Parts: sequence; structure tokens; C-alpha cells
Amino acid sequence: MPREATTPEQAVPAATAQAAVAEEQKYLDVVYARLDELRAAYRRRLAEVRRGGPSGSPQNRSERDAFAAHYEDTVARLDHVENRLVFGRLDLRGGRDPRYVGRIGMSDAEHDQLLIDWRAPSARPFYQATAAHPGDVVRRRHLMTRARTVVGVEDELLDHAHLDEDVADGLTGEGALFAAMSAAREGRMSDIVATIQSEQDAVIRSPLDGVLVVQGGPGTGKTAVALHRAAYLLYAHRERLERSGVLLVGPSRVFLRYIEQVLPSLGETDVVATTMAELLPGTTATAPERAEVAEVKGRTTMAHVLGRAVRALQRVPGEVQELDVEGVTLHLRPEDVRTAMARARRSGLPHNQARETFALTILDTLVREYAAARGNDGDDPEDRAWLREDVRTARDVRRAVNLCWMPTTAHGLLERLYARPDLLAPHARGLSPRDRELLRREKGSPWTVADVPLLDELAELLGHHEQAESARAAAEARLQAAEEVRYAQEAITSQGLGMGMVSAEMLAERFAATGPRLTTAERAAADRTWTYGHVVVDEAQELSPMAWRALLRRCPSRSMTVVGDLAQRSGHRPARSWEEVLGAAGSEHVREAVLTVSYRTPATVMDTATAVMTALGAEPAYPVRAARDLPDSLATTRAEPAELAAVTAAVLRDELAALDAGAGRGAGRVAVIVPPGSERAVGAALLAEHDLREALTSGHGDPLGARVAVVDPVEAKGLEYDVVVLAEPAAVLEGGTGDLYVAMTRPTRRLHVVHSADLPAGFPSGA
Ligand SMILES: Nc1ncnc2c1ncn2[C@@H]1O[C@H](COP(=O)(O)OP(=O)(O)OP(=O)(O)O)[C@@H](O)[C@H]1O
Repeated sequence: MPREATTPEQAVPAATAQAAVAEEQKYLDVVYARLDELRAAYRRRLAEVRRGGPSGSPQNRSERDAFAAHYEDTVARLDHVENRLVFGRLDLRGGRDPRYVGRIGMSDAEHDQLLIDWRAPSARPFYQATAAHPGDVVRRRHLMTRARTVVGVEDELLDHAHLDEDVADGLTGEGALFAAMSAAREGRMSDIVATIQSEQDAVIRSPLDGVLVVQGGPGTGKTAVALHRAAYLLYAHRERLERSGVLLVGPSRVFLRYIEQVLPSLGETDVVATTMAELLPGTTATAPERAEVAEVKGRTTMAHVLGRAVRALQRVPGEVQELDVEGVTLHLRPEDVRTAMARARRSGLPHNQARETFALTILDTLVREYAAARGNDGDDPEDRAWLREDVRTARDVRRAVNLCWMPTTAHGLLERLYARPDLLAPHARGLSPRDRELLRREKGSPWTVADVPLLDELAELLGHHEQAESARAAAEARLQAAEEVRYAQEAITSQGLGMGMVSAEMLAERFAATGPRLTTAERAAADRTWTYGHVVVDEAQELSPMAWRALLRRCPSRSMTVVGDLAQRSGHRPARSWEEVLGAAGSEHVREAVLTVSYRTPATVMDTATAVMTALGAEPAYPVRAARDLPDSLATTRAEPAELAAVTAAVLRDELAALDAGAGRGAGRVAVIVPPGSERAVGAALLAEHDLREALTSGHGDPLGARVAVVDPVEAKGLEYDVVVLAEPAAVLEGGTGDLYVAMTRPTRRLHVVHSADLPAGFPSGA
């Protein structure tokens, strides 16, 4: 049975709590004093460097910039960890000094360890030790703090006397955990570093290599775990990941904003966060699209279609072409084109770059014929040069070479394929006539998310138009970077920097970035061909096989963390297995982990959601156990169809009042989740109610800012609210069972269903 939530005050025996709080406060004071000292020291250094002003040699200047940037980063990092800096203490066998666990590692001026970084191996028992397997730990203490004050402690004695209790539910630090779970939501995700549970910790610290798929039902902490894992990997593999970067792919911009504070609070700011819509630098893909069209675009078949379309840009003429060069008629023979084409393809380069080999080979052949026609043997280099120039610049020759090997851009080609069925048809093996019709679209139409992987595929096949130029620039930049690393190494040695805080590569990167400083993350985000050291994908069940191909291209090392829930997949094509969803990524070495406990949704709501899914024939393959239940967490209200809007408003009004009473006036968040397409109408109807207006508009149009958000299930994906008012679940179901499952599992306190149509099967009878 899930437990009812307890508060930290209840969890700590009152008699000992006071003394323990006082003891921990003393320690906290020392740690915060040290934090202040470090901040002041770095601020001083920063001010000194800045005082240097813009004078000196360019090298001096860029060196100063690099140090300034490093100090700025460090100060920012120290600022971000202010809240709940210390949250754990381990007492160890053998009377050793206790170990304090916190957001970052910290030593005092004598280099004695004050705080262990939660990611360090020595902090692991804080998350993993149990009474059955205590290791060296005799007591684990959770410290609850507000600002710099200890407000409570919670102890777990890891000896055999407590074995039964511990094994009973497998949760650690229940008081702190339940307090975190019960806190009113603020529209932004918080980190869970103080209360990571053992099954989550195992995922967070799982090895870097290979594709790790983390499946878990709603609220099991997949997003939280994915973010903490990113922070952990950056800590444990800093060398490898700092230069290549980590990419995080989320379902929407709103979602990315929802989670944006988590990594900085863990001391990490250099992760590139993006959505599939923004994956391709310079392309905005925001147009809506029908699910059935997106489905066709997402199929692996499309990679073959595009491959054939690109190859068709390489054409052998049916007969000999006559070309005029300065009054001389030259002959372009099909067999010469074929030979040049074979050579160009052997280069293995993308189409636009291989064209250069093709053009040069054709040119050689034509120049030979031209020289012979001009009675020149072409032995003299000067003669050869002008003969070649004549041929190269001749209009006929340029046209013929283009016709045989047409350079093009990804956007141009995809647009043509969509707009011209006659162009698509010859390459469309594997697509039915209806599929092709679904792809059809006017030139100049805006791009959609499903277009992005196709554009990316084409960009890969075609290469850049000016690739030769940028490749040369990149080679030069590489040479320069090597030189800068050497110089940075000298700077580190001469200035006594380093001590693990700054590497030569880090410094060199700072040197290299003149003007506005570019971090690895910024450079990576602007470069389509950037390859990351690790890629984290959230809501991974939504991605198409074509999207996986695009992501795999960004991660040649195949080091990925993929989190999602098959049961929450949108649409009407439920996925039976992760292999099916992962497409190309599924053929890699895949490890699977499962998270089983929901820390969000009360048991009554969670169990009802599972029952509804089961009754609909979509039983979740990975059912979830809720960590706790709350009284009155599920309510239903029936309305006449004409009254639905008014009843929804009334229910919302009551729920806000109850939330005011339970969480404090104005605290907590509510979502009104409505069938797709009806957000505007419902939003307008609710806005017409004067007393609801403030709660609906308090965020100035920001869906995360307002106390009440009106959203459809797709927009609600990955988010959570204290209370959810779910309007007309039967209509929500039209988007697929996954959408209803998502909608029902967003609340942390209460789900209130308002309906005029019959409730889908699985709701408690009488509801
Ligand atoms: N160990 C934990 N301690 C405290 N809170 C936790 C813990 N694990 C998860 N949570 C909380 O549970 C909620 C759900 O977490 P999260 O959003 O990561 O789940 P999810 O599996 O991604 O959910 P969904 O699939 O529904 O999007 C969040 O508020 C998160 O902070």
C-alpha cells in the first residue's frame, strides 16, 4: 500500500531534532562561510583581470579575456549552488569523521574536505546504502534547509534493527522525499539531488558508453534522472565531454524552459538544449502538420527516397552532347560522363563536393579534345592554363556539367520533391499513391518538425554548397587551435593556474573566441555537423525513425541516454517495443533500465489511469507504483453538453480555492487539459469569468508563468501541475490512448474530470 505523505517535522523525533539541527547549523555556517570566501576570491581575481583594460598585445588581451571568462563562470557556478548547498550527511563505521554531501565539492583553506560533490564515488552510499547493504554507513542524515538555515533533519539508521522497515518500500529519506513531492509547484522543475532514489541513482551513474534506454511510467523521474545523469556524466567524464559537449533534446521550447534551472542548480551550464524543430541551425520549423503526414515523413523509407532523389541529380546523357567553346565544337560522350561519375562517387564525398571531382574529370577530357582541335599538344603549362580556362568558362560546358551533376541545397530539393509529384514519383518506391499525395505541398510552404530530419538527411547527402571553402577554413582553424592549446599550457604553468579547475584546452577555447565569447555549447548549437560526446533524448517515444537517424549523426560514439514511456506515445500507432521506436538507434548496443515508482501522481489517480488504459486495450507494459496516496485526489463532475464550459469554470474556481487553502494563497499551479483544438475556445470562455482572469493571465502570456494554463495533452507532455481539471476525456481520447494517459497523470495533488459524454471505461463506477 502506498503511504500517506508525512512531513519532515513528523519524520524527525522531536527530542533529538533540536540538538541535531543546532549541530548541523554549525556545520552549515562553516560551509557557507567558505562559499562566501571562494566567491569573494574569484570576484577579486575577476576585477583584477578586468582592471588590466584593453591594452597590451593581442595575445595578452585574449589571455586576459580567457581568465576573465573562467572567473566569471566560476562565480556564476558558485552563485547557482547557493540553495540547499548541503543536504546530506553519512556517519561511517569506525568513528571516522562524518561525510557531508552537497551540490559541489568544497575544501577549506587547509585543503580538508568540507563537502563531497553528490556525483563523487564517495557520495554514492548516500543514495545506495540500505539496511540490508549498509556498507560502511551507520547513519544517513537528510538535512532540510531554507536559505542558510537548517529547518530539520531526518535520520535513517542503517543497522539490522531497521531492516524490515527499509525493505518494506525501498524508499530512502522518506521525510525529505515526501516534503519535496508535496511542495506546491512553481512552474519550473527543481532538481532532486537531495532525494534521488536508489533505482534512479543506478541509472544516473550508469556507464557512459552505448545507448541507455530508460523506460518508466508517468512521474517516475525520467526527466529528472536524465538531467542528473547529464550532470553526472559531465563530472565523471569531463575531459571527454567538455570539448564535444552534451546535447539534450526535449519535446518543446516550453518544456525546455520548464527544466532550464535544473542543470545550473547542479553546477552545469554548458549543455545544448534543443527540440527536433530547432535541430537544424538556420531553419525554423514551427508550422503545424497533420499526424498522418508527419508519420509518412518519419518513415525510414524516406531515407531511401531521398537517397534516390539525390542520385538522380547525377545524370548520364542519352547521347553525345555537342558543346561550343570559342567556336570549336567539343563532344561530351556518355561513356566519359559515366567514367567521371564513377570516379566522383568513389570519393565518398557528399553530392555537392563530389561534383568537383566530376567537373575536373570532365574538364580534363574536354581540354584534351580542345587542345587537339586547336593544334596544340598542351605540353606547355601556360598553354594548358588558357586552354583550360577557355573550356572551364564556356557557357555550354558549364551548362552540360550542371545538367549531369546538378548542385543543389537540401531545402531547395525537398521543396521541389514536395511540390512536384512528377519529380517525386520515380524515387518513391515504398510509398503508396496516398502517401505521396499526403506529402504534396506548395512551394514556399513553411517547414514543419517532421521536415527537419528530412532536411538533415539531405544536407548530409548533398553537403554544403561552399564546402570546399569552409573545409579549408576548418583545417586552418584546427591548426590554429593546436597552437593555442600549446600556448595555454604555457600560461597555466607560468601562472600556477589549473589544479584541476582549468585545462589547457578550456583556456585555448577561450583564447580562440574573440569578441563575444563562444562556449562549446554555443558553437555546437550553431553547427549542423557538430558531433556531441553524449546525447540525451526526453519523451523519446515521440521520435520517428528519421529523427533517430538525424540524432545518431550527431553522436557517432553512440553514447546516448534515451528516456520515455511507450504508453504515453501520441497518435494511433502504439509502439510495442523500443526497438520499433528507435529505428536506426535500436540496432546499436542498447541497454534498458526501468523506473517503477511514480513520485508525482497520487496512487488513486495513478491506478485509475492504469485501469482506463487497460480497459481501452492499451495496458501499460511498465505499470507504475505510486510512492504515496492523498485523500480526495480524484473527482468527477458531469455536466450537460451546453453547460460544459460553465461547469468547467465552476470546478476551476473551486479547485483554486482549495489550493489556496491547502498550499497558501496564490500558490501552486493548475492545468485545464482540453481536447486538441479547443484550447482557444475554452481559454476564452474561462477568461470571460472575471474572477478567474487573474489566475489565467498572471504569467503575461507565458504558459509556465500563469497560475492556470489551458493546454492540450500534447502541450502538457512532460509537465506537471498541482491540480488538473480534465475536460471531456472521451474527446481527448481522439488523439490516442497515450494522450489520455498523459492528461490523467499530470497532477501532483488532484485530478478533477469534467465531462458531458460518458467517461471512458476504467473510471471507477459511479464516477
Ligand atoms: N527522487 C525524487 N525525489 C523527489 N522528487 C522526485 C524524485 N524523482 C522524481 N521526483 C519528482 O517527480 C516529478 C516527476 O518527475 P519527472 O518529470 O522527471 O518524471 P517523468 O518520468 O519524466 O514523468 P513523465 O513521463 O510523466 O513526463 C517531478 O516533480 C520530480 O521532481
